[in-house]
Amino acid sequence: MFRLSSLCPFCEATSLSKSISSSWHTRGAATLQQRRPSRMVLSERVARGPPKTTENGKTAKKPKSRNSPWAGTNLTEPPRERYGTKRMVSPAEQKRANRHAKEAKGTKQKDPMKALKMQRALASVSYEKRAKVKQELLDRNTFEEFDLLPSIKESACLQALGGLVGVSPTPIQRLTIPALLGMETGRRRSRRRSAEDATKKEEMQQFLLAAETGSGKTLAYVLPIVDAIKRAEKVEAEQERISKAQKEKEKANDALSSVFELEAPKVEQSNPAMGRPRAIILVPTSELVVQVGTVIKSLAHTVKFRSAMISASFTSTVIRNRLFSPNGIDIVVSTPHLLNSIAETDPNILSRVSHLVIDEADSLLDRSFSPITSSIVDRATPSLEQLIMCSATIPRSLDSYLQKRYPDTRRLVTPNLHAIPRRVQLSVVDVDKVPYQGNRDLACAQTIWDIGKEVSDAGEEREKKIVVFVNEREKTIELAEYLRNKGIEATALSRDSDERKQAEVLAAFTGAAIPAPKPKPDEQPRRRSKEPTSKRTLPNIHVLVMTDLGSRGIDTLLVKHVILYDVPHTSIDFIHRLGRVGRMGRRGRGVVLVGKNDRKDVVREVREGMFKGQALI
Ligand SMILES: Nc1ncnc2c1ncn2[C@@H]1O[C@H](COP(=O)(O)OP(=O)(O)OP(=O)(O)O)[C@@H](O)[C@H]1O
Repeated sequence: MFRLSSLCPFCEATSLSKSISSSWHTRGAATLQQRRPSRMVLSERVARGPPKTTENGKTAKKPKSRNSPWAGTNLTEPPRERYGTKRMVSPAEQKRANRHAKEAKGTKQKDPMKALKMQRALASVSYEKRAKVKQELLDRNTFEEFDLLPSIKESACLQALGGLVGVSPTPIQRLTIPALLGMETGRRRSRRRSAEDATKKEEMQQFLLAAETGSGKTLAYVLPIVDAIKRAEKVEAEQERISKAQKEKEKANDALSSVFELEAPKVEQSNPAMGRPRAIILVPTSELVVQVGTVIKSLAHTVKFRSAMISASFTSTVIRNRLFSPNGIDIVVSTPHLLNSIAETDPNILSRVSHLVIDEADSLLDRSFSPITSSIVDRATPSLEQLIMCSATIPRSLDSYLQKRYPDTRRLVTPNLHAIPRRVQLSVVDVDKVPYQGNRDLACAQTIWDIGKEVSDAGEEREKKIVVFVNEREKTIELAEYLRNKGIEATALSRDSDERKQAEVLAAFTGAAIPAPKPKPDEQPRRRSKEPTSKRTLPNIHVLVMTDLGSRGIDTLLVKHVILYDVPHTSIDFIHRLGRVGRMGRRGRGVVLVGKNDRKDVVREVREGMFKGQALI
């Protein structure tokens, strides 16, 4: 207890240390002396203030502080009435309250896909049509039900699907294989009636195969094409046998009539299949050439046919040798630019094509690719029997292109088109919040570290692959460098990257045994990435930073996590990028980083759509 007697009540100075010089000071002290006892002691409850009493004379309880841990507990009356003041309501709370009030009144709720509709990116497919297709697919459960050659059915399961047991066709395969084989219409059977009929040119059929990402579209078109090639081969062999017999007969007759004439020297006839494939598959990138080419090659182990993959990543000698092999060629997988430039110098390359596939048609028929792709289609049209376009999305631009150029296209669309499967979860990280404060790179690095921690906590030994998508090509290298400085093993992949490096890195993410070219003898073995400069390193995580280049078609089966560093421009990009996980029934996780300038409403609608298993608009 502090004794006030030693303090001056006005200036709080001790009476010992301060000399009382002013008369006013002395007078004031004297007046106090008269009013109060000389030794004044403070009351014990001086700090608490005067006791409050209620109307009935009882002492009122002091209200609990709003910041105390017990604030709001044991209240006997609602706080608003108790304090007599109006509670502050946040704008979000006000908005919620208004919405509830509207709902209660029965007013119509806001369109749940308004922001996506504004983008007008995807063509719509009615739910009625989807339900009808679902019903149709129910009774096509095995590959046995398809009118494919037995060797092809066997090869599909043993080679193309790596010996999977009890494998059944996927929805797009159930839908497409019978259609391309002409099983429903009987067109195929009538076409096969006789060898003589084979010379007649039938009208070109056009198909659009549209199914969700990772749903087995490649095999859906490859199996019927290989089947068509084998059957055509058989018919041609029969034709050749007939014409040979006829020639022998004519020769025998000629021999009788011209016994004294000299025999003409034999001219070595070149193989008509040399440099003239029967089927061409166009894909947008060199990586996809290798991926699709590998699937086709795997079938050729049992079913004998010749295929070649050509792209800018092979030398001109390799390309020439593959295309103009004396044994001939049946299927060519290529990028449109390369094939078009070959066709300009050697138009014969497209003179025997009966099947032309435009894979990733949404890219290959967009404004930048379409002139080249269309020129190839036009050159091949005279011999073309089937034009097959294949895509995971039907953008409005593709929809109108088809309506204008190929109005008779038969659309084979699966019930889940444009829906991101529910087995893929999408979470959102706000880069403007603490601790990132707008630092997107940091948010990305932290998200990867969090995933890494989860993995190590779960005791998983295998290396985890994470794909990070950015919108700008320049950002890939910069971000990969940043991540490496944060102790994360990261590789950038863009069109500027070295072809060989791309193939190696992608092989690590797809799990495919893509044959990477051997290093030259004088070359030092290359490191996968730079040594991280940070002391802390994240083990067992490998990150691939890329642009949309990698989001199309690459079968990243080993990837379980995708980070969308930038919010994709359209729902189409959302579908393709998130489509790198959750392939063929697997689970996956996506994380999207959003900042103040991003379309949060679009992200919210995509998340809602995914949660409900709805098709994006
Ligand atoms: N019937 C099947 N059963 C099981 N797995 C299959 C079947 N058909 C294909 N697959 C596998 O599914 C994976 C994805 O196939 P594919 O690459 O053809 O998908 P996609 O639909 O073309 O994907 P994207 O739209 O991304 O290009 C491949 O690894 C393939 O081996």
